[in-house]
Amino acid sequence: MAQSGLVAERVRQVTGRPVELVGVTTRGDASREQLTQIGGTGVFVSALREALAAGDIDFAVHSLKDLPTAQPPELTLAALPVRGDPRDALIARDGLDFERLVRSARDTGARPPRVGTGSPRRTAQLKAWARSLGAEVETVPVRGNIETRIGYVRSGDFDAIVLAAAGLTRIGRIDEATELIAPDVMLPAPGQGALAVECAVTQAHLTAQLAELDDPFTRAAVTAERTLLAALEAGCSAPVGALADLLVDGQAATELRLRGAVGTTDGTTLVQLSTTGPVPASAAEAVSQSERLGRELADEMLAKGAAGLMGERAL
Ligand SMILES: NCc1[nH]cc(CCC(=O)O)c1CC(=O)O
Repeated sequence: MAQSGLVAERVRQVTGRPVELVGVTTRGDASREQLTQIGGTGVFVSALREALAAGDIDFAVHSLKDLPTAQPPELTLAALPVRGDPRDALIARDGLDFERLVRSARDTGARPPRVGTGSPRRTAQLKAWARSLGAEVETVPVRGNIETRIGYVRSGDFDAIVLAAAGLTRIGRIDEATELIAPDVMLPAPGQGALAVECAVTQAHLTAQLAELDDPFTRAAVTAERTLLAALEAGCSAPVGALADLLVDGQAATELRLRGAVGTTDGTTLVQLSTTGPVPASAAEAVSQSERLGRELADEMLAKGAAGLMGERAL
């Protein structure tokens, strides 16, 4: 509702049209089961698409990272607005960052810290990170909205939780993050921090109006990330991280970089690779260039054994 409200405000500004928020509860919201258990993709998406198909709503606002990579032909992502912070955030007890959290447990001989996350991607990278520090971490599945999750740290049930920084920012609680995790140690989910505004392809006028909210660079970056995900044939709950960004020399962008990671959820193996391509010269070129970059990196990752690592995901 918070992120839809932000998009609604922008649509009002751009179109001058009034926008009414319609709440839709998805299976991902209603179920307390682990997302890896519910299975399939689109648990936060299907109910919204059904509301579009039924004509109950004119457009839908999704978190892009929840959208399956295959796009239904009757719907279009009319706008991908300027992306928020793509990083993951740690909220740990006593204001600690991850390094202090795992090292202090190790040095005092205490049990490894308990970190709440049900995401295979976060689990794989957190465990690999702890190992690289010569320490250990225990991950514990967690569900519930952001307030519920933060509550588990306040109550002492968990030593920390990991959440998307963008989600915390949208509900005004980013100040509670004790560390914004560097993508070098944890690549976000493909598309993390970006929103997608979706409507029916038949609504040409609305599509054109919503397109005013589109940010071409965001579209280029998330296209590279989602092409990588699709080419690895991984689902939204796979242990795959990806982030596209611009490499900058002084003021000028020199290259578009795409990083990808896939690992095992025990943290013993992590393949992180990176590739670069030219900075897209135009919005028209950007999407096909990004698709090429995503496929290229997927081929390199598969050559390094990525498929075998994802096969481990018998969750
Ligand atoms: N999996 C649920 C989900 N989908 C999008 C976000 C965060 C907001 C975003 O990435 O835009 C979250 C929660 C989280 O990962 O902390």
